[in-house]
Amino acid sequence: METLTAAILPQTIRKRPANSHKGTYGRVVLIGGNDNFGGAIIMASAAAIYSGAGLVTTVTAQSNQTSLHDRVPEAMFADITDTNLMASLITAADTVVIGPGLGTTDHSRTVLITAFKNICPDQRVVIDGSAITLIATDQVTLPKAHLIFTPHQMEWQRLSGIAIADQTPDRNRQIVDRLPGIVVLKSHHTEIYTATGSYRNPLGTPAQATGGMGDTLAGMVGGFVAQFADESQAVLAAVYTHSAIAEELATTQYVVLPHQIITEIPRFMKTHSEK
Ligand SMILES: NC(=O)C1=CN([C@@H]2O[C@H](COP(=O)(O)OP(=O)(O)OC[C@H]3O[C@@H](n4cnc5c(N)ncnc54)[C@H](OP(=O)(O)O)[C@@H]3O)[C@@H](O)[C@H]2O)[C@@H](O)CC1
Ligand SMILES: Nc1ncnc2c1ncn2[C@@H]1O[C@H](COP(=O)(O)OP(=O)(O)O)[C@@H](O)[C@H]1O
Ligand SMILES: [Mg+2]
Repeated sequence: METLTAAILPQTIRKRPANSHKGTYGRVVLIGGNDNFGGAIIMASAAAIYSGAGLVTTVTAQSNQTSLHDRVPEAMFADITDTNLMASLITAADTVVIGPGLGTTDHSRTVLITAFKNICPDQRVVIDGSAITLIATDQVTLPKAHLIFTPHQMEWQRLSGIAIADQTPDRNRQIVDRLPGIVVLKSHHTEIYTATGSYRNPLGTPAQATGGMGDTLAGMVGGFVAQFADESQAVLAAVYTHSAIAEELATTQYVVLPHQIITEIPRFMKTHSEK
């Protein structure tokens, strides 16, 4: 297993060409956030926007619209019960992030199945939180696309069948090789399994152990893969950036909140981008 270093950042975070516009930096659609878990999809959406995604639309419960726009007016809103609108937004997207705060009700499952039916093979799809749990428990058919799964250890146990205590790199790799996508296995030492390599994130701090931290990472991964050509590198750089910012903040803070990481992303990316 290879240990990630800061070298991944300038290799991935490219200089923005002068002759570019918002469309150059990706259309991201984020789907999730029921009446109880609105914060999850709001944090994911903010993370995608602050990571530099060009155009972001959030498909969530109507009850979250005002809070979403209060936190991130840059995001467009679509009502998660309007399945025709969701389908057309997915068709127009480059990248889809699905699962933060989606929940596991019958309606959540219907949204997931409808979303997957509208995914195209060239799209990048980040699958997080409730979406992973639904796939594991309800045998949902995965779309043919560039898939990136971001489970925590319990979600990985549900998806892979490997008990948390038995989640060794060799056993994880056996299951990843049967899954059609990259796996970001989150823990206090997050591991990333791509088609060709296995990587360990050396960064991270217990100051990060707070609700919404993974939702924020899912949005960052969405923002990075929407902009940067090499998908595996983009995932690695997003994971590294998330923890590196947290470590910086944790030098003076007992706990690091997801929204504080989000606020720091543009400055961190500027500091560590291609020179
Ligand atoms: N503000 C919001 O809107 C928020 C909304 N959220 C949304 O809620 C939805 C459900 O997601 P979820 O992660 O909260 O619940 P679930 O999938 O049942 O996992 C928890 C179980 O797994 C266990 N566990 C073991 N190892 C673990 C590990 N390394 N990391 C984490 N857990 C670990 C853990 O063990 P325990 O804590 O009991 O020791 C517990 O038994 C999802 O859509 C998410 O996006 C949240 O993001 C919060 C903020
Ligand atoms: N002790 C820790 N050390 C380092 N990173 C941690 C620690 N605890 C949690 N994290 C990070 O926080 C995030 C938690 O993700 P997740 O459990 O999905 O959160 P949520 O669903 O509440 O947003 C992951 O990126 C994980 O690596
Ligand atoms: Mg999570």
